[in-house]
Amino acid sequence: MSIQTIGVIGAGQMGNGIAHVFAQAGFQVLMQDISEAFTQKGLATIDKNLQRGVDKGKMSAEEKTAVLGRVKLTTRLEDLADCDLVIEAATEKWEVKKLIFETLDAACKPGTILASNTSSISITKLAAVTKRPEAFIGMHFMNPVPVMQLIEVIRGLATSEATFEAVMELSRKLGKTPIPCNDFPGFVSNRVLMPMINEAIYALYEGVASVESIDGIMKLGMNHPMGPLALADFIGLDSCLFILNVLREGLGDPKYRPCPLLIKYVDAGWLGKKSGRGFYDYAKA
Ligand SMILES: CC(=O)CC(=O)SCCNC(=O)CCNC(=O)[C@H](O)C(C)(C)COP(=O)(O)OP(=O)(O)OC[C@H]1O[C@@H](n2cnc3c(N)ncnc32)[C@H](O)[C@@H]1OP(=O)(O)O
Ligand SMILES: NC(=O)C1=CN([C@@H]2O[C@H](COP(=O)(O)OP(=O)(O)OC[C@H]3O[C@@H](n4cnc5c(N)ncnc54)[C@H](OP(=O)(O)O)[C@@H]3O)[C@@H](O)[C@H]2O)C=CC1
Repeated sequence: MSIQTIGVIGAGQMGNGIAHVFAQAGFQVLMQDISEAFTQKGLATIDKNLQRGVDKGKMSAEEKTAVLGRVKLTTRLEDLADCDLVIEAATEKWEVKKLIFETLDAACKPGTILASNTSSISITKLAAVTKRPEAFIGMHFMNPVPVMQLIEVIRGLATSEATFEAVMELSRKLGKTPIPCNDFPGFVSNRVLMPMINEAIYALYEGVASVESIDGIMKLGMNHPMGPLALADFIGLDSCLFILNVLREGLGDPKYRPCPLLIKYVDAGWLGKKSGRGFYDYAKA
Protein backbone atom coordinates (compact mmCIF):
# COMPACT_ATOMS: atom_id res chain seq x y z
CA MET A 1 0.00 0.00 0.00
CA SER A 2 1.69 3.22 -1.14
CA ILE A 3 0.72 6.26 0.92
CA GLN A 4 1.66 9.62 -0.59
CA THR A 5 -1.09 12.16 0.08
CA ILE A 6 -2.25 12.88 3.61
CA GLY A 7 -5.38 14.64 4.80
CA VAL A 8 -5.37 16.21 8.27
CA ILE A 9 -8.63 17.24 9.94
CA GLY A 10 -8.28 20.03 12.50
CA ALA A 11 -5.58 22.72 12.40
CA GLY A 12 -5.31 23.09 16.20
CA GLN A 13 -2.29 22.24 18.35
CA MET A 14 -2.21 18.56 17.31
CA GLY A 15 -3.48 18.94 13.72
CA ASN A 16 -0.90 21.52 12.70
CA GLY A 17 1.86 19.47 14.34
CA ILE A 18 0.77 16.36 12.41
CA ALA A 19 0.63 18.32 9.12
CA HIS A 20 4.10 19.71 9.95
CA VAL A 21 5.78 16.30 10.40
CA PHE A 22 4.19 14.76 7.31
CA ALA A 23 5.17 17.75 5.12
CA GLN A 24 8.69 17.71 6.56
CA ALA A 25 8.97 14.01 5.64
CA GLY A 26 8.09 14.87 2.02
CA PHE A 27 4.37 14.04 1.91
CA GLN A 28 1.73 16.23 0.24
CA VAL A 29 -0.66 17.40 2.98
CA LEU A 30 -4.16 18.85 2.82
CA MET A 31 -5.12 20.37 6.19
CA GLN A 32 -8.81 21.02 6.86
CA ASP A 33 -10.58 22.99 9.58
CA ILE A 34 -14.00 24.60 9.85
CA SER A 35 -12.89 28.13 8.97
CA GLU A 36 -10.15 29.70 6.89
CA ALA A 37 -9.02 31.69 9.92
CA PHE A 38 -8.21 28.39 11.74
CA THR A 39 -6.37 26.84 8.79
CA GLN A 40 -4.33 30.03 8.36
CA LYS A 41 -3.55 30.09 12.08
CA GLY A 42 -2.44 26.43 11.89
CA LEU A 43 -0.17 27.19 8.93
CA ALA A 44 1.32 30.19 10.77
CA THR A 45 2.15 27.88 13.71
CA ILE A 46 3.89 25.41 11.36
CA ASP A 47 5.84 28.33 9.91
CA LYS A 48 6.86 29.48 13.42
CA ASN A 49 7.90 25.97 14.51
CA LEU A 50 9.90 25.36 11.31
CA GLN A 51 11.64 28.69 11.88
CA ARG A 52 13.04 27.27 15.16
CA GLY A 53 15.00 24.79 13.02
CA VAL A 54 16.16 27.52 10.61
CA ASP A 55 17.32 29.73 13.49
CA LYS A 56 19.37 26.84 14.89
CA GLY A 57 20.93 26.06 11.50
CA LYS A 58 19.20 22.65 11.33
CA MET A 59 17.21 23.58 8.22
CA SER A 60 17.77 26.08 5.40
CA ALA A 61 15.26 28.82 4.59
CA GLU A 62 14.72 27.11 1.19
CA GLU A 63 13.89 23.80 2.88
CA LYS A 64 11.41 25.57 5.13
CA THR A 65 9.70 27.15 2.10
CA ALA A 66 9.53 23.75 0.41
CA VAL A 67 7.96 22.13 3.50
CA LEU A 68 5.37 24.90 3.80
CA GLY A 69 4.64 24.56 0.08
CA ARG A 70 3.58 20.94 0.65
CA VAL A 71 0.80 22.01 3.06
CA LYS A 72 -2.43 23.00 1.29
CA LEU A 73 -5.49 24.28 3.13
CA THR A 74 -9.21 23.72 2.80
CA THR A 75 -12.43 24.09 4.79
CA ARG A 76 -14.25 21.32 2.87
CA LEU A 77 -13.99 17.70 4.06
CA GLU A 78 -14.97 16.51 0.57
CA ASP A 79 -11.68 17.94 -0.80
CA LEU A 80 -9.87 15.08 0.99
CA ALA A 81 -11.58 12.45 -1.18
CA ASP A 82 -8.41 11.39 -3.02
CA CYS A 83 -6.05 11.27 -0.02
CA ASP A 84 -4.39 7.91 0.70
CA LEU A 85 -4.70 8.43 4.45
CA VAL A 86 -6.77 10.92 6.44
CA ILE A 87 -5.91 11.55 10.06
CA GLU A 88 -8.47 13.31 12.23
CA ALA A 89 -7.32 15.67 15.00
CA ALA A 90 -10.49 17.67 15.61
CA THR A 91 -11.95 18.55 19.00
CA GLU A 92 -12.28 15.63 21.43
CA LYS A 93 -16.08 15.30 21.15
CA TRP A 94 -17.87 12.14 20.03
CA GLU A 95 -20.53 13.99 17.97
CA VAL A 96 -17.87 16.05 16.14
CA LYS A 97 -15.76 13.00 15.27
CA LYS A 98 -18.79 10.87 14.34
CA LEU A 99 -19.98 13.41 11.78
CA ILE A 100 -16.46 13.86 10.37
CA PHE A 101 -15.97 10.11 9.84
CA GLU A 102 -19.44 9.58 8.35
CA THR A 103 -18.71 12.36 5.85
CA LEU A 104 -15.18 11.15 5.09
CA ASP A 105 -16.31 7.56 4.63
CA ALA A 106 -18.86 8.64 2.03
CA ALA A 107 -16.44 11.02 0.27
CA CYS A 108 -13.12 9.14 0.24
CA LYS A 109 -11.98 6.68 -2.42
CA PRO A 110 -12.22 2.97 -1.49
CA GLY A 111 -8.53 2.52 -0.51
CA THR A 112 -8.27 5.51 1.84
CA ILE A 113 -7.20 4.63 5.38
CA LEU A 114 -9.03 6.61 8.06
CA ALA A 115 -7.13 7.31 11.29
CA SER A 116 -7.96 9.20 14.47
CA ASN A 117 -5.58 11.01 16.81
CA THR A 118 -8.17 10.78 19.60
CA SER A 119 -6.75 10.71 23.14
CA SER A 120 -9.40 8.39 24.49
CA ILE A 121 -12.46 7.78 22.32
CA SER A 122 -12.84 4.12 21.31
CA ILE A 123 -11.26 3.37 17.92
CA THR A 124 -13.63 0.41 17.51
CA LYS A 125 -16.66 2.67 18.09
CA LEU A 126 -15.40 5.34 15.69
CA ALA A 127 -14.62 2.66 13.07
CA ALA A 128 -18.19 1.37 13.37
CA VAL A 129 -19.66 4.64 12.05
CA THR A 130 -17.88 3.89 8.74
CA LYS A 131 -18.36 1.12 6.19
CA ARG A 132 -14.61 0.43 6.25
CA PRO A 133 -13.77 -0.60 9.85
CA GLU A 134 -10.92 -2.78 8.50
CA ALA A 135 -9.25 0.39 7.14
CA PHE A 136 -9.69 2.35 10.39
CA ILE A 137 -6.96 2.79 13.03
CA GLY A 138 -5.79 4.97 15.92
CA MET A 139 -2.66 7.01 15.25
CA HIS A 140 -2.03 8.81 18.53
CA PHE A 141 0.70 11.45 18.28
CA MET A 142 2.12 13.10 21.39
CA ASN A 143 2.25 16.83 22.04
CA PRO A 144 4.36 18.68 20.81
CA VAL A 145 4.19 16.54 17.69
CA PRO A 146 7.41 17.75 15.96
CA VAL A 147 9.41 16.92 19.11
CA MET A 148 7.92 13.74 20.55
CA GLN A 149 9.18 10.38 19.30
CA LEU A 150 6.17 8.17 19.99
CA ILE A 151 3.16 7.30 17.87
CA GLU A 152 0.80 5.01 19.82
CA VAL A 153 -0.81 2.86 17.13
CA ILE A 154 -4.19 1.53 18.25
CA ARG A 155 -5.85 -1.39 16.55
CA GLY A 156 -9.64 -1.36 16.61
CA LEU A 157 -11.40 -4.70 16.86
CA ALA A 158 -11.79 -4.88 13.05
CA THR A 159 -8.52 -3.19 11.95
CA SER A 160 -6.91 -5.34 9.24
CA GLU A 161 -3.30 -6.49 9.31
CA ALA A 162 -2.70 -4.60 6.02
CA THR A 163 -3.91 -1.31 7.57
CA PHE A 164 -1.84 -1.88 10.70
CA GLU A 165 1.34 -2.67 8.73
CA ALA A 166 0.85 0.32 6.41
CA VAL A 167 0.51 2.70 9.37
CA MET A 168 3.51 1.22 11.21
CA GLU A 169 5.66 1.69 8.08
CA LEU A 170 4.32 5.19 7.49
CA SER A 171 5.10 6.19 11.10
CA ARG A 172 8.71 5.06 10.66
CA LYS A 173 8.97 7.16 7.48
CA LEU A 174 8.17 10.18 9.66
CA GLY A 175 11.23 9.33 11.78
CA LYS A 176 8.93 8.41 14.69
CA THR A 177 8.72 5.21 16.72
CA PRO A 178 5.33 3.52 16.44
CA ILE A 179 4.32 1.27 19.34
CA PRO A 180 1.16 -0.83 19.02
CA CYS A 181 -1.54 -1.37 21.60
CA ASN A 182 -5.12 -2.60 21.72
CA ASP A 183 -8.27 -0.54 21.98
CA PHE A 184 -9.25 -0.08 25.64
CA PRO A 185 -10.16 3.19 27.40
CA GLY A 186 -7.23 5.64 27.43
CA PHE A 187 -5.11 3.09 25.50
CA VAL A 188 -1.75 2.85 27.37
CA SER A 189 -0.54 6.47 27.34
CA ASN A 190 -3.49 8.16 28.97
CA ARG A 191 -4.44 5.23 31.19
CA VAL A 192 -1.10 5.67 32.92
CA LEU A 193 -0.58 9.44 32.53
CA MET A 194 -4.00 10.78 33.57
CA PRO A 195 -4.17 9.10 37.01
CA MET A 196 -0.79 10.72 37.77
CA ILE A 197 -2.02 14.14 36.68
CA ASN A 198 -5.29 13.67 38.62
CA GLU A 199 -3.37 12.64 41.75
CA ALA A 200 -1.20 15.76 41.46
CA ILE A 201 -4.39 17.87 41.31
CA TYR A 202 -5.73 16.04 44.40
CA ALA A 203 -2.45 16.81 46.18
CA LEU A 204 -2.99 20.50 45.43
CA TYR A 205 -6.71 20.31 46.39
CA GLU A 206 -5.88 18.68 49.74
CA GLY A 207 -3.18 21.25 50.52
CA VAL A 208 -0.31 18.78 50.43
CA ALA A 209 1.87 21.30 48.59
CA SER A 210 1.80 24.33 46.27
CA VAL A 211 1.65 24.13 42.47
CA GLU A 212 5.36 24.97 42.26
CA SER A 213 6.32 22.37 44.90
CA ILE A 214 4.30 19.56 43.31
CA ASP A 215 5.82 20.24 39.90
CA GLY A 216 9.30 20.82 41.32
CA ILE A 217 9.22 17.52 43.25
CA MET A 218 8.12 15.55 40.20
CA LYS A 219 10.56 17.28 37.82
CA LEU A 220 13.65 17.03 39.96
CA GLY A 221 12.72 13.83 41.79
CA MET A 222 11.50 11.75 38.86
CA ASN A 223 13.42 13.45 36.06
CA HIS A 224 10.23 14.40 34.24
CA PRO A 225 10.70 17.20 31.68
CA MET A 226 7.61 19.00 33.04
CA GLY A 227 5.72 18.75 36.31
CA PRO A 228 2.27 17.11 36.12
CA LEU A 229 0.38 20.39 36.64
CA ALA A 230 2.35 22.19 33.92
CA LEU A 231 1.78 19.18 31.67
CA ALA A 232 -1.98 19.27 32.38
CA ASP A 233 -2.01 22.97 31.40
CA PHE A 234 -0.06 22.09 28.24
CA ILE A 235 -2.44 19.26 27.22
CA GLY A 236 -5.55 21.33 28.12
CA LEU A 237 -7.55 20.88 31.34
CA ASP A 238 -10.75 20.22 29.36
CA SER A 239 -8.97 17.38 27.55
CA CYS A 240 -7.68 15.95 30.86
CA LEU A 241 -11.20 16.04 32.33
CA PHE A 242 -12.69 14.42 29.22
CA ILE A 243 -10.11 11.61 29.29
CA LEU A 244 -10.61 10.93 33.01
CA ASN A 245 -14.36 10.64 32.46
CA VAL A 246 -13.76 8.17 29.61
CA LEU A 247 -11.51 6.11 31.92
CA ARG A 248 -14.05 6.17 34.77
CA GLU A 249 -17.02 5.29 32.56
CA GLY A 250 -15.16 2.85 30.30
CA LEU A 251 -13.41 0.91 33.05
CA GLY A 252 -16.20 1.34 35.64
CA ASP A 253 -13.73 2.05 38.41
CA PRO A 254 -14.17 5.08 40.74
CA LYS A 255 -10.39 5.34 41.14
CA TYR A 256 -10.44 7.41 37.92
CA ARG A 257 -12.88 10.04 39.29
CA PRO A 258 -11.71 13.51 38.28
CA CYS A 259 -10.63 15.78 41.12
CA PRO A 260 -13.32 18.41 41.95
CA LEU A 261 -10.67 21.12 41.51
CA LEU A 262 -10.12 20.05 37.90
CA ILE A 263 -13.87 20.21 37.26
CA LYS A 264 -14.03 23.66 38.86
CA TYR A 265 -11.19 25.01 36.71
CA VAL A 266 -12.80 23.72 33.52
CA ASP A 267 -16.17 25.23 34.59
CA ALA A 268 -14.38 28.56 35.07
CA GLY A 269 -12.90 28.38 31.56
CA TRP A 270 -9.41 27.91 33.02
CA LEU A 271 -8.30 25.42 30.39
CA GLY A 272 -4.53 25.82 30.75
CA LYS A 273 -2.05 27.34 28.35
CA LYS A 274 -4.52 27.69 25.48
CA SER A 275 -6.92 29.90 27.52
CA GLY A 276 -4.13 31.83 29.28
CA ARG A 277 -4.98 30.46 32.74
CA GLY A 278 -4.80 27.04 34.36
CA PHE A 279 -2.64 25.99 37.30
CA TYR A 280 -0.31 28.72 36.06
CA ASP A 281 -1.14 32.22 34.83
CA TYR A 282 0.18 32.57 31.27
CA ALA A 283 -0.95 36.18 30.94
CA LYS A 284 1.92 37.04 33.31
CA ALA A 285 4.47 35.05 31.33
C1 LIG B 1 -2.84 13.91 26.10
C2 LIG B 1 -2.46 12.91 25.12
O1 LIG B 1 -3.34 12.28 24.54
C3 LIG B 1 -1.08 12.51 24.80
C4 LIG B 1 0.00 13.53 25.04
O2 LIG B 1 0.44 14.19 24.14
S1 LIG B 1 0.53 13.64 26.62
C5 LIG B 1 1.81 14.84 26.53
C6 LIG B 1 3.11 14.23 26.08
N1 LIG B 1 4.12 15.26 26.07
C7 LIG B 1 4.93 15.48 27.13
O3 LIG B 1 4.90 14.75 28.10
C8 LIG B 1 5.84 16.66 26.97
C9 LIG B 1 6.71 16.83 28.17
N2 LIG B 1 7.57 18.00 27.98
C10 LIG B 1 8.69 17.96 27.22
O4 LIG B 1 9.07 16.94 26.67
C11 LIG B 1 9.46 19.26 27.13
O5 LIG B 1 9.14 20.06 28.23
C12 LIG B 1 9.19 20.05 25.79
C13 LIG B 1 9.70 19.23 24.61
C14 LIG B 1 7.72 20.36 25.59
C15 LIG B 1 9.91 21.37 25.85
O6 LIG B 1 11.26 21.12 26.13
P1 LIG B 1 12.22 22.20 26.81
O7 LIG B 1 13.57 21.62 26.79
O8 LIG B 1 11.62 22.63 28.08
O9 LIG B 1 12.05 23.44 25.91
P2 LIG B 1 12.79 23.88 24.59
O10 LIG B 1 14.27 23.97 24.82
O11 LIG B 1 12.05 25.12 24.20
O12 LIG B 1 12.45 22.73 23.54
C16 LIG B 1 13.26 21.57 23.33
C17 LIG B 1 13.38 21.34 21.85
O13 LIG B 1 12.07 21.12 21.27
C18 LIG B 1 11.80 22.13 20.28
N3 LIG B 1 10.37 22.43 20.36
C19 LIG B 1 9.64 22.68 21.47
N4 LIG B 1 8.36 22.83 21.14
C20 LIG B 1 8.27 22.69 19.79
C21 LIG B 1 7.23 22.70 18.84
N5 LIG B 1 5.97 22.93 19.21
N6 LIG B 1 7.52 22.49 17.52
C22 LIG B 1 8.77 22.26 17.12
N7 LIG B 1 9.82 22.21 17.98
C23 LIG B 1 9.57 22.42 19.29
C24 LIG B 1 12.69 23.28 20.64
O14 LIG B 1 12.96 24.08 19.51
C25 LIG B 1 13.95 22.56 21.13
O15 LIG B 1 14.68 22.09 20.01
P3 LIG B 1 16.28 21.77 20.08
O16 LIG B 1 16.44 20.58 20.97
O17 LIG B 1 16.62 21.48 18.67
O18 LIG B 1 16.91 23.00 20.62
N1 LIG C 1 -3.76 18.37 23.49
C1 LIG C 1 -3.00 17.29 23.56
O1 LIG C 1 -1.97 17.27 24.26
C2 LIG C 1 -3.36 16.08 22.76
C3 LIG C 1 -4.58 15.98 22.09
N2 LIG C 1 -4.87 14.85 21.36
C4 LIG C 1 -6.15 14.73 20.64
O2 LIG C 1 -6.02 15.46 19.41
C5 LIG C 1 -7.29 15.99 19.04
C6 LIG C 1 -7.17 17.50 18.86
O3 LIG C 1 -6.74 18.08 20.10
P1 LIG C 1 -6.07 19.52 20.17
O4 LIG C 1 -5.25 19.73 18.95
O5 LIG C 1 -5.47 19.63 21.50
O6 LIG C 1 -7.35 20.46 20.09
P2 LIG C 1 -7.48 21.94 19.52
O7 LIG C 1 -8.70 22.51 20.15
O8 LIG C 1 -6.18 22.67 19.60
O9 LIG C 1 -7.76 21.68 17.95
C7 LIG C 1 -8.92 21.09 17.45
C8 LIG C 1 -9.22 21.78 16.13
O10 LIG C 1 -10.26 21.11 15.45
C9 LIG C 1 -11.19 22.08 15.01
N3 LIG C 1 -12.50 21.50 14.76
C10 LIG C 1 -13.58 21.45 15.59
N4 LIG C 1 -14.61 20.87 14.95
C11 LIG C 1 -14.18 20.53 13.72
C12 LIG C 1 -14.79 19.93 12.58
N5 LIG C 1 -16.05 19.55 12.60
N6 LIG C 1 -14.05 19.75 11.47
C13 LIG C 1 -12.75 20.11 11.43
N7 LIG C 1 -12.13 20.71 12.47
C14 LIG C 1 -12.83 20.92 13.60
C15 LIG C 1 -11.17 23.11 16.10
O11 LIG C 1 -11.79 24.32 15.71
P3 LIG C 1 -12.53 25.17 16.90
O12 LIG C 1 -11.42 25.80 17.69
O13 LIG C 1 -13.37 26.13 16.16
O14 LIG C 1 -13.36 24.21 17.71
C16 LIG C 1 -9.68 23.24 16.34
O15 LIG C 1 -9.05 24.09 15.41
C17 LIG C 1 -8.28 15.56 20.13
O16 LIG C 1 -8.91 14.37 19.74
C18 LIG C 1 -7.36 15.34 21.33
O17 LIG C 1 -7.89 14.44 22.27
C19 LIG C 1 -3.98 13.82 21.22
C20 LIG C 1 -2.74 13.88 21.82
C21 LIG C 1 -2.36 15.00 22.67
